Amino acid sequence: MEIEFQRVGKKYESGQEALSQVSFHLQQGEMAFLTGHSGAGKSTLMKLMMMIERQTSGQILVDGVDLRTLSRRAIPHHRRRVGVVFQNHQLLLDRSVFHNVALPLQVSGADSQQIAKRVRAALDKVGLLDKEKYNPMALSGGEQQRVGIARAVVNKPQLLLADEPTGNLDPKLSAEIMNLFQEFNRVGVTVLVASHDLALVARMRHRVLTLSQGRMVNDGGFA
Ligand SMILES: Nc1ncnc2c1ncn2[C@@H]1O[C@H](COP(=O)(O)OP(=O)(O)OP(=O)(O)O)[C@@H](O)[C@H]1O
Repeated sequence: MEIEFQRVGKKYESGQEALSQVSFHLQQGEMAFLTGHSGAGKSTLMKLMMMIERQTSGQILVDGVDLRTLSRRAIPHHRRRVGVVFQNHQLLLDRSVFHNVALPLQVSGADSQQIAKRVRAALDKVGLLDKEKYNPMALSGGEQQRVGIARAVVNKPQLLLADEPTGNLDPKLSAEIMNLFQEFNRVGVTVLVASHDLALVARMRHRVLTLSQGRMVNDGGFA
């Protein structure tokens, strides 16, 4: 998926200006990091990409299409093309690993055979095939985060967004999670990872976008 922001602004109804004049272009198949202090606008930028929030100025083009021109019916389709990973992984603790990963497929109405096949393929990619029957509470923090990643990729998204995906993990586990994102990127998925771990971001040697108080202050160089 190709993403282009053209002088995008987002002012919340509270009057808070979360993003201002943000422009950048993510090529199809590119991987980049998004850094910036707490409150700089990283989550807001990702919410605009998922159409959870709407920009108040500027244009967002996805594969050349202005998101504002999408009909209400086209929004679920757009969201299925975007996989999202959160820091607190938001797993359902009363369901097995399998069922957590299956959720996005059930929402989109796939049949159970198809679901089982896709869920196992996703769990295999994150190295958790043997844990499908476990309750997420019985897994380590790193494993829980990998379940969150499997759930994000089970729909085979063309864009993978991760908001502070390594926030609670130690450096070794963080590096493993980043390597997983890199593997998805290698097979053609566009990947954007928000992280304030500058040391980790620098080691990954990808493009770095930096937000400061809602403005894009750096684009391109390594952190
Ligand atoms: N729903 C909302 N209503 C009003 N203001 C909001 C809302 N969401 C975010 N903001 C404000 O917009 C600004 C940017 O927030 P955002 O969550 O995008 O930053 P962030 O870089 O992701 O920060 P963090 O790393 O702490 O998550 C902040 O000042 C925040 O308080």
